[in-house]
Amino acid sequence: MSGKSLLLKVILLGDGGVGKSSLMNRYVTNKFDSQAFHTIGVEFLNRDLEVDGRLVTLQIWDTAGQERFKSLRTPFYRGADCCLLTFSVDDRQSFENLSSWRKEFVLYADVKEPDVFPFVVLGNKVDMSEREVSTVEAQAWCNENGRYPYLETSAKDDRNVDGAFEEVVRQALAVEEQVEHSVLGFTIDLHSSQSSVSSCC
Ligand SMILES: Nc1nc2c(ncn2[C@@H]2O[C@H](COP(=O)(O)OP(=O)(O)OP(=O)(O)O)[C@@H](O)[C@H]2O)c(=O)[nH]1
Ligand SMILES: [Mg+2]
Repeated sequence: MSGKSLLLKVILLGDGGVGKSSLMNRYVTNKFDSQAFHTIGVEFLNRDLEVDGRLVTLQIWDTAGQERFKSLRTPFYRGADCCLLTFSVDDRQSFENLSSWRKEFVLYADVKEPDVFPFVVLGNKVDMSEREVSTVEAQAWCNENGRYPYLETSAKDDRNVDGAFEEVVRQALAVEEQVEHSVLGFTIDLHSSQSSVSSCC
């Protein structure tokens, strides 16, 4: 395992009621509340984990999905390393709204290169028997819109919740490593700059 812990900020977005708070609470505290209240504004929780030998502190920002809280959530998008676009498989409208969630994130997080930003899509509530969105359809949307990883979860049954957040870390780390490589690849020729300095005094 390599040394220092890396802080990664992840934002959970999606319609009110899709289960964002339930996913965060399941992941961090391993609890589920069947009568959860709507979130007002934002809340965040941290969890340390190790992925592929790297120590990471995942800072999960859970936002209010209801439209009336838009101005309370958008100031917190900046600086995110990954964005989780969440819908509920028993709510077709929440799936159809994924594009507008992505648009809102790109705008308020001021993402310079949306095509390479790591989004991960979650279809939550797979424990529900009445589905309105199939796995195939959700997968197709992800492929067509940026080849985003797609995971199906249940905060209620604790299905794939750890896997979803581990995927978030992998995606964010992949971008982080690309940045590290491009910084290392940018070498400065000290010798030539020194040789061009003329002695003056
Ligand atoms: N069956 C089932 N119910 C779930 C699941 N996840 C959340 N719920 C329920 O769905 C309701 C809404 O969950 P929340 O986690 O509050 O949803 P949210 O996305 O945070 O909603 P906002 O805070 O309004 O944006 C609650 O009654 C939860 O108990 C799940 O995986 N399966
Ligand atoms: Mg909530």
